[in-house]
Amino acid sequence: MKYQDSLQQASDKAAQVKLFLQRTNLAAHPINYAVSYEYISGYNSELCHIIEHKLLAKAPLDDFVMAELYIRFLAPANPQQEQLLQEASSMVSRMAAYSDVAAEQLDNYIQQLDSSMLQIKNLGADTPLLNIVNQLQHSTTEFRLSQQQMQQQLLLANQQSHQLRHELEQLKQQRLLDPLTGLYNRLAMQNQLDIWFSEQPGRRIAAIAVDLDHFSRFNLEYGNTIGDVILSKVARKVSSYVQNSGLPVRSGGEEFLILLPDVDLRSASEIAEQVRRGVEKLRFVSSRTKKTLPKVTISLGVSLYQQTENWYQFLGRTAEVLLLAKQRGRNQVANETMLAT
Ligand SMILES: Nc1nc2c(ncn2[C@@H]2O[C@H](COP(=O)(O)OP(=O)(O)OP(=O)(O)O)[C@@H](O)[C@H]2O)c(=O)[nH]1
Repeated sequence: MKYQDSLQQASDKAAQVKLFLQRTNLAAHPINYAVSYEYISGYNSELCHIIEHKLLAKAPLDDFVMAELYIRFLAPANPQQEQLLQEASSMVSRMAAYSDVAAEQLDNYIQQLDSSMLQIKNLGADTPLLNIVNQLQHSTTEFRLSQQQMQQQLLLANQQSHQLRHELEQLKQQRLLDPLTGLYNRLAMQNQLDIWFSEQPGRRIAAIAVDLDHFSRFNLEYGNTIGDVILSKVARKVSSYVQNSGLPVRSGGEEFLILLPDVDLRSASEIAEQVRRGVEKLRFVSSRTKKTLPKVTISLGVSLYQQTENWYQFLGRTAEVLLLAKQRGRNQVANETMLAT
């Protein structure tokens, strides 16, 4: 069980959660409640850090942000789910392998039986023996029929288990993708960073943090549905620049992250500038009113991984560089060398 609070502790926290929700103007629905409870409990330092950072920066804590925090820290962080998926996947693999072997063995056995029966008949035995042989042949035919049926069932089970395995693979893949934009999610990013860092500890990795400018105004003026469309089109544009070379991630509500292995700061900054220009050129037309919507721009922060830091510190530093691009007037690229100046 995740929470082991006593009745008293839980009701104290519930009172604090209520105050927190009131202060941040959030509805007390289950998702907001769960994230707030987790925050008040202080168990998850990363979640607390994000919320406090937003509160300090007076950035809005709205349903989108809370849903994102929920998905990121509460929903997928369920090791039982992951374990179940792994177990189901390996069970299906074992079943598929077993039914392959069983089908082959059955086939061999039936062939062997057929040829032995033929040999006995060809020996030209006397009547009582022939009767026994005929009886045996009759039973063998019946047995073969039933075995053939079973073999078909095995074949079917085999096909089904292959299909199931395929679906499980898809499910595993889906868990790594953000449903709105199709980009990778933070879980995929974490997995990939772990792989990169463990395979080659000194590997050069650049990160580009991308954030839409004044997106809250856009949402306010045109509504969240159009906001969603804009978000997914910008995401597609962003990922089109790095599809083969890097990992495009939806790291937060209207924030993306591009991870580029084996790239220096200069090349990463050039890529960031290309992405910025590409997004700036996008044109959006409202399908309802046919009116052209205002230009969407992005700010970007670029940094290189330093061996002394962990990936969380690395991404934190990249976020600081992004903030600099915002402070310098938005719709531009900043890189880590500008941080000190
Ligand atoms: N439509 C839509 N909006 C989202 C989504 N995720 C986050 N947002 C919105 O993105 C906005 C981000 O607002 P802010 O963090 O204030 O940033 P901003 O308005 O873009 O301003 P700057 O980043 O400072 O340029 C909030 O209004 C969120 O509700 C989403 O999935 N869909």
